[in-house]
Amino acid sequence: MAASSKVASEIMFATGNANKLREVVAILEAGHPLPFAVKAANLDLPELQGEPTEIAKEKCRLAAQQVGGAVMVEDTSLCFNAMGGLPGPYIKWFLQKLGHEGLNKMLAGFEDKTGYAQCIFAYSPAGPGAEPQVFVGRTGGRIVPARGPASFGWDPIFQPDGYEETYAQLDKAVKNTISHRYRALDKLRDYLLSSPA
Ligand SMILES: O=P(O)(O)OP(=O)(O)OP(=O)(O)OC[C@H]1O[C@@H](n2cnc3c(O)ncnc32)[C@H](O)[C@@H]1O
Ligand SMILES: [Mg+2]
Repeated sequence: MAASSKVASEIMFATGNANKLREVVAILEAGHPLPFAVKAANLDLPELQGEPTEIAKEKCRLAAQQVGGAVMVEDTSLCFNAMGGLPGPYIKWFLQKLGHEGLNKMLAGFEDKTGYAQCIFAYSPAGPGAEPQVFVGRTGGRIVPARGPASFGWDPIFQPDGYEETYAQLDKAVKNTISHRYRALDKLRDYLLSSPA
């Protein structure tokens, strides 16, 4: 069957984060071949406030205005269960101001160190007025004192359920098969491959 009309031949992935881009490319390359090419647009998108799905949608609308054509963005949260899901979408600022140690200290007064990493992709097809579609991926785990290389955000303090290593200590190929990003991207891929015209 021919590719559906919702599937663009080229999708711009708008992000200012080179690590995200690297993982997205690796995840897509490890999966089935896709009928479209993902190209990077290095944009400095605003850090919005609100519910994570609304943030992703609005981020996508803003990116679409700048890029034109089919566009996807993602917004990542790190959520502490003891704190009702905070810092959530505000993790970027918390990480920047407090560092790994400070994030651990935030949970010092709580027994519960569990949390989850959440990635929300938003995709907007080419053409005016299209409502962005969102795809949520979550990986549960716990917040731990930093272990492993500090090369990507909060990876050293997030230990996914079922593993003794933090995201930072895990082989990249392993992270990319269990991560919040992998799970969200998998849903977006299914949508792009299967949605009717
Ligand atoms: O341009 P965008 O795509 O928004 O890139 P960003 O770096 O601003 O990213 P977010 O707004 O989604 O903020 C998420 C924060 O979490 C970090 N982060 C995102 N994904 C991560 C991952 O898989 N592991 C560790 N840290 C991650 C990222 O570096 C930010 O500090
Ligand atoms: Mg951002």
